[in-house]
Parts: sequence; structure tokens; C-alpha cells
Amino acid sequence: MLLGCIGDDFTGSSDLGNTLTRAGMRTVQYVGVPQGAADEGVEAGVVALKSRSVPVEEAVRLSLDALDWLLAQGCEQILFKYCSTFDSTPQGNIGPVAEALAERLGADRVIFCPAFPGAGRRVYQGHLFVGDRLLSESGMENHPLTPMTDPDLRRWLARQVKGPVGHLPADVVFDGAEAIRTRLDATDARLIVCDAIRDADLMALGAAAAGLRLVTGGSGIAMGLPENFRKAGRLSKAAAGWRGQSGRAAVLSGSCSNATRAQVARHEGPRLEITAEALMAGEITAREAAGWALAQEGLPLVYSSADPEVVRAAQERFGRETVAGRVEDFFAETARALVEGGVARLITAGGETSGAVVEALARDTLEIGPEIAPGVPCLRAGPDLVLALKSGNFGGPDFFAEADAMLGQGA
Ligand SMILES: Nc1ncnc2c1ncn2[C@@H]1O[C@H](COP(=O)(O)OP(=O)(O)OP(=O)(O)O)[C@@H](O)[C@H]1O
Ligand SMILES: O=C(O)[C@@H](O)C(=O)CO
Repeated sequence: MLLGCIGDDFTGSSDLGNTLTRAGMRTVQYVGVPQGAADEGVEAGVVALKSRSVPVEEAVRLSLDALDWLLAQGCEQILFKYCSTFDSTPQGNIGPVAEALAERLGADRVIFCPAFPGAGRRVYQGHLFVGDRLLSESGMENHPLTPMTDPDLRRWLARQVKGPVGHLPADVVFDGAEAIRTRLDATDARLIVCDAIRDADLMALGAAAAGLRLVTGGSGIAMGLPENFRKAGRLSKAAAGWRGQSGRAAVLSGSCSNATRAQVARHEGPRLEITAEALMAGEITAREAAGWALAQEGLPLVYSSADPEVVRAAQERFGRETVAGRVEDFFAETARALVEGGVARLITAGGETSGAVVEALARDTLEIGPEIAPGVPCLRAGPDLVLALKSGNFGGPDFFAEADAMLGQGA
């Protein structure tokens, strides 16, 4: 294994797996830190954690465990993958995890770049944009767990870390890898927020990152890394061989992001809405929801996705963590019952939701298949189950139907 990746959620990890696979690395996504050694021939390993919204100390511990395993597999470079919308709070977890990884690796220059131009995320003058809006006016200011209220990544990251935060501006990035490297070496700070507005900028940053022990960012920052290993003659030919899965399908959505809510609104198949109130009152159970889905024709959707004011009211009434935990437990249990009931194609929306679901399904590794939408690949979780784990804001309005079709292709 050459490149070791630590993803702070499951959808983000599959987004990264997608990028690395498309760039020609033989990539496997692991569900948590594996027990044994990786298979021979894996060139990039992505350890998917559910560490984005857990307490800081737990995120640091989980990430260092993943680091130890990746180093034991021989990894020469580590990539810490977080959300392209920099999902975090003033306490963490991005900063403290990155500082702990840098410390353990002895890394003295650490790039921070969540840019993903293909999904509209760009960093300019140290500020993160989603499309033509600043992050803090993009809808992310209403996120149920990590409301992003400051678009200045330098200022936001500085609140999370001990050391100073530097900045690598776009005009240096535009001058290419050599200029970037020279500026990185000349910067006093260890942690450096990097501008990037085009894929070409990410390729240049990737080239400049050759040999850096630790790189951090969204999946975009991984675009240029495989080329460093290829140039050095270290990559084999990536093996193809994906096949889809026939059988029953279902969609579970706990994401309240704008894109997911549009997909839920557009869904034409049978739907079952789960409100936080109904769950907290015990009015609906996972077994009942799964039973409902299994009795439907077409593509059933079970969702708790709700508008920001509805989410806010539920959080005020029951507490943010309590309601999130109850919703996630519900989807985890529903997924288990669906798969027991014969569902073979499962689509989940939302990083936390997907993490809860995949952990509940107790699969060790996910094989990366073809791309459904930017940042969302097909995944095989075993001989009888394929998955699509959709990040909240990814995918077009018809994503659920498109994912179902793609997951079934070639079956
Ligand atoms: N109706 C609801 N009321 C309150 N909280 C909810 C409701 N529905 C979902 N949640 C919680 O909101 C959180 C949504 O986070 P999740 O990561 O699943 O989606 P997302 O943030 O849109 O996705 P991503 O992280 O991939 O961008 C979950 O913890 C979920 O349990
Ligand atoms: O980077 C992104 O936006 C996604 O891969 C993700 O992490 C959302 O959960």
C-alpha cells in the first residue's frame, strides 16, 4: 500500500475512493480500522471512520489507530479526507485530528484544501465558496451537526488548532507545482490553507505534495497524488471487473442537506416520512419501516430529511445529539432489517446516516465501482449487496433512480 487515507465519514470516504480509482490506483475502502493485513496489490487504502461529529478526543484516537494500521501496511503518504464544505465546529474535529496526525508523522508542512470544483467547492483568498455563495450563505450554516457560519478557512481552522495557520494564495498556485513547493517551504506555519478553484490547481497542488508525509482536504486534493506514484513507476494497471446486482432495492435518507431534500421531493416511488417526534415517541420502529419498504413495488424511500426549521425545532425539544443518535440508530436498524429481508441494492443519503448504516451491516471492505454522480461511486459490500453512499449535497435531482439503475447495471 502506497497511499493511506483516513476518511472522517463514510460517504466522503467513498467519494475519495472514487477519485483515486478513476485516477488509476487500486483502491479499497475499509469499514473502520481492519483487524488483519490488507490484500496484496492494494495501492491506496481508505479507512472510513465515523469521526466527523464525535467528541474531539475520540476522533483523534480513532484517526491515530487508523494511521498506525496504514503505516503498518507500508504507506508512504497519508491523506486525511474531510468534507469539501469543511464540516467541523470551532472545537474540531479537522484541526485537532490533523495536528495529531502531523505530530505522529513528523510532518512539518500540512496542506489544507477542501476544494472540489466539480461539485462547486472552491477556495479563494482563504475563503470557501459553494457555487457562487460563500460557505456561510450556502445552506451549510443550517447543518444539523456542524453549522458552518464562517467561510474564512484560515480563521475557522485557527480556532481549532494550537499552532498558527498559513495561507497559500491562488496566484502562487496558478504558477504551478514548483512555485507552490517553494512557497510551502518558505512559509513559517505548519498548517497551510491552500487556494484552488480549478481541477488544474488541484493537480498542481498534488504534484507539489509529492513526498509530503501528510496531506489533508476533500477528495479533490487526491486528484494529483496518484500521478506522483505513477511517474515513479510504482503503480500497476488498475483492475476493472465491476458487475451490478439484481434483486430488491431501497433508499434511506437521513440527510437534511439542500440537494437531498430536492431529491426526496423529486422521488416518484413510494415514500415513508419519519419525523423526529414519531421516533422519539416510539410511534414507529425500524422493523415496521423495513416491513413497509419490503411490501412496496418500485423503489421505496424511507426518509427523515426535513427543512432547517423543522430540524431546529426537534433539536430544541429533544437535544441535538439525542435526536441525531435516535435517527441514526433507526436507519441502522432499518438497513439491517432490509438486507435480512432481501434488499440487495441499498442507497443511503447523508454521511452520518451512511456511517451508521454501513457499521450496522458489518461488512469489512467496500470495493469501488463506477461513478454514479460526481463524488458517488457504486460500492460492492459482498456477494449479495451493493451500495451507494451519497454525501448530503451530492447528486442531481434524480439521483435515487439513477443510482438504482447504475447499481443494477450488468447484473
Ligand atoms: N428530522 C430530523 N430532525 C433532526 N435531526 C435529523 C433529522 N433527520 C436527520 N437528522 C440528523 O441529521 C444528521 C444529518 O447528517 P448526515 O451526515 O446524515 O447528512 P448530511 O450532513 O446531509 O450529509 P453529509 O455529511 O454527507 O454532507 C444526522 O445525524 C441525522 O440523524
Ligand atoms: O467532500 C464531500 O463533500 C463529501 O465527500 C463528504 O465528505 C460529505 O460527507
